Amino acid sequence: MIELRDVRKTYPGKHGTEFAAVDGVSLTVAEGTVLGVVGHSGAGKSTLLRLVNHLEVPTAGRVLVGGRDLTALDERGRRAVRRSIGMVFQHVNLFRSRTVLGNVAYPLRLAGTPRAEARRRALEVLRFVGLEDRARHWPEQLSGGQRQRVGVARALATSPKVLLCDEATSALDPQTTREVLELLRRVNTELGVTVVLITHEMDVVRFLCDQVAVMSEGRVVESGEVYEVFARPRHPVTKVFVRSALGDPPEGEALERLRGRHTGRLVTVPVARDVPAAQHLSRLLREHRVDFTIAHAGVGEVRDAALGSVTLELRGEEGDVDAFVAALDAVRTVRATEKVGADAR
Ligand SMILES: Nc1ncnc2c1ncn2[C@@H]1O[C@H](COP(=O)(O)OP(=O)(O)OP(=O)(O)O)[C@@H](O)[C@H]1O
Repeated sequence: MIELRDVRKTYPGKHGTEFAAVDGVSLTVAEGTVLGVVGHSGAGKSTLLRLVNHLEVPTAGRVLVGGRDLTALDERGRRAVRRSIGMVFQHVNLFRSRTVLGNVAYPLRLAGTPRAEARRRALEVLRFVGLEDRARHWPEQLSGGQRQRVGVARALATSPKVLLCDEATSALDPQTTREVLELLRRVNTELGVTVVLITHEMDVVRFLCDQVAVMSEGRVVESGEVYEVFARPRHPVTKVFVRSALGDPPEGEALERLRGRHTGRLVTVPVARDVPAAQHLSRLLREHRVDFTIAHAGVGEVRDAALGSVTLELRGEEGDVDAFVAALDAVRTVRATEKVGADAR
């Protein structure tokens, strides 16, 4: 649905130099998927998003949406492609002088849709976002979350195939964020719209996205399926973001603190969909007559599977505990084995 080929966007920098806000990005977003773009402030995320609908003209490279090359089209052709792309912003900017219905119908009127048809469609999308009963209200009568949902309705009015979201939930409280994320999920699953969203919250990515691309200094430094990237982050920037969502298994000082509180042997067991240790845990504990208390747990849901680790304090006869640890070790992957070596004593 979206393809960026070696896209670059430069701005004039200091002393006649050029500054690349987006520096050679190639990216493919398959139809019907949700891509999250994460990165620190200034990494180039917004510029990248604006390149997709040609609000920014690339300095070099190609941008294709639905197979059509925006960089090669004339203005008329580009307008047609842009109509298939909706956009949602952090701050919704509704017209204060128009009702909710008028705001949602506006892009349709702009595209030449007759008034009655525009109204009908506007009501339809308002129903989809759960705000049909607010059609006659003024924007200032709405809560922040409702305004954002009107923003989504407005973006959907022209039946886009792609929805671009620039920090759509950053200004919202956790409960409202959740509602908007659930709405975006429905936009994707029920309407089949391809979604690209920018965020610096990994919680948004793990809830909503299929794919994630991590940006740093204008480049995509890591990308892939969300669970994979969370389970095995490679780039330092990715590691920082993943840690912010799932926390770290206790190491260093944190592990020492745990050891101060727990006199028994500690093992950290990874919990991941492709690591069998957690599934074997209860059987091995039973078989080796080892008991435990949970010393620490950092497990979260990524997409539909659990990911993280639990640290157990083991209790039992020393020989039994040794045999249990050896057996646990044997059912682990390489990654997990490292963890046992590092944390057990
Ligand atoms: N129109 C412009 N002219 C000059 N520099 C720009 C322009 N737009 C963006 N930049 C610069 O390009 C870099 C990337 O900006 P961009 O807004 O894409 O980053 P971002 O990752 O979205 O950051 P944030 O999370 O803070 O929004 C920044 O250093 C920014 O100052």
